[in-house]
Amino acid sequence: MTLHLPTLFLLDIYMLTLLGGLMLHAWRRSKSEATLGCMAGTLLLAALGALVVGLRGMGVDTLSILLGNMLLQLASGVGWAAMRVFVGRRLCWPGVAAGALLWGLLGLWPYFMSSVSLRVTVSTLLTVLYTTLTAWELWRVRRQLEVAIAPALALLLVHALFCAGLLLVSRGPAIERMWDGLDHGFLTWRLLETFLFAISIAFVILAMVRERAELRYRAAAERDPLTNIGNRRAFTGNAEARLARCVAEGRPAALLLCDLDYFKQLNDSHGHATGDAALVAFGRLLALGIRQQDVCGRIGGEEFACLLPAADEAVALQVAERIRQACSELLLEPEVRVSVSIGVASTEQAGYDLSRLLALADQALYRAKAGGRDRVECFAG
Ligand SMILES: Nc1nc2c(ncn2[C@@H]2O[C@H](COP(=O)(O)OP(=O)(O)OP(=O)(O)O)[C@@H](O)[C@H]2O)c(=O)[nH]1
Repeated sequence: MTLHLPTLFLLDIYMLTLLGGLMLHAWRRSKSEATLGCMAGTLLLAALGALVVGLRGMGVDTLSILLGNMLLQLASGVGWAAMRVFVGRRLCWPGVAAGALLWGLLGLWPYFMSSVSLRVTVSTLLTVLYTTLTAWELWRVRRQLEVAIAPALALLLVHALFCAGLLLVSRGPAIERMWDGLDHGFLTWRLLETFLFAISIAFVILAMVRERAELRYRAAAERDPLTNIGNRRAFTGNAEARLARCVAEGRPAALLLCDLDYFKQLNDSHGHATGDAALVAFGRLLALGIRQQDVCGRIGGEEFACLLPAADEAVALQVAERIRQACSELLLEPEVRVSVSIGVASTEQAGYDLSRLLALADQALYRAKAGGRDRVECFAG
């Protein structure tokens, strides 16, 4: 295939600059995402490198070969850095600059500067190395990452394989002749592939960063920042889903409504910090004391709820009593303790409607408070 090389260079430079600008803009809007900043750096460096390499034949050949390729290698290094930042690893500046520095050193060797095929081989091998390293960064944390990484991995691997394969099939005289206008095959394919790869990887990385940010915002919106357990919204959503499953499986469920006793008094006499410590300690106690399929959350100031799927009233009373006992053993400060009253309701009386379960558990809680607090009561219909 023969395409007009200057046009391809222009297309690549235009696309890399445009994508780099878009990344820069995205990074400015969400400064916490350093991956976007690195990606902007990669794309803009690659655009500049392509521009300088494209100046070849305009009387600045040595500068074009040396500086252009150093910029392209630096772009690959920064691309690797972008992925390290994404997966939470520290930047490795010597590694980022190694390709560019190697190229600068080789440029001092006259034979290297006079051999097109040697230069193309070194440049391609460095590109393959950086691309493989970038893919490896993703692969090694594939189980920890919560976003889809398959598209990025596939793109990186195809890019590495394509560059290596192209080098293998166009070795020797074909490469030596490519700048003389006799054989453009290698360069044409490289520029075309760079064009497609740059567009694809930029969008895939942008999508990964966005997906992860969205997941984090969603998780934060459903978490109580003080106790780090689910808030009312999360509790309601998860509890309704669990109740629906209990209906489908024909199993009962029970709800515990827990309210710390004399909490206003605790705040007033020991300060809000102690009150907060009591909430944190009780939240942890609850989260550690329930089974994996149970759902708990802080649904109000000092009010917590816990849905126990597949538990009848008798089991729920046992769990509630265990929680009450553990709470009474919490020592917030020397001599400062807190107790909890718990109301229990089960689907046997309330059916599978969450708001009805909460209402009946609230009545039971009222009885526990009225009965002297630090006790468990179940709804007595
Ligand atoms: N420290 C702290 N206090 C809170 C928080 N949220 C709510 N509170 C306080 O919790 C207290 C709840 O007081 P009440 O509803 O009167 O209940 P109580 O004092 O526990 O009385 P009983 O429930 O009847 O035993 C209020 O003083 C709220 O200001 C919080 O996040 N941190």
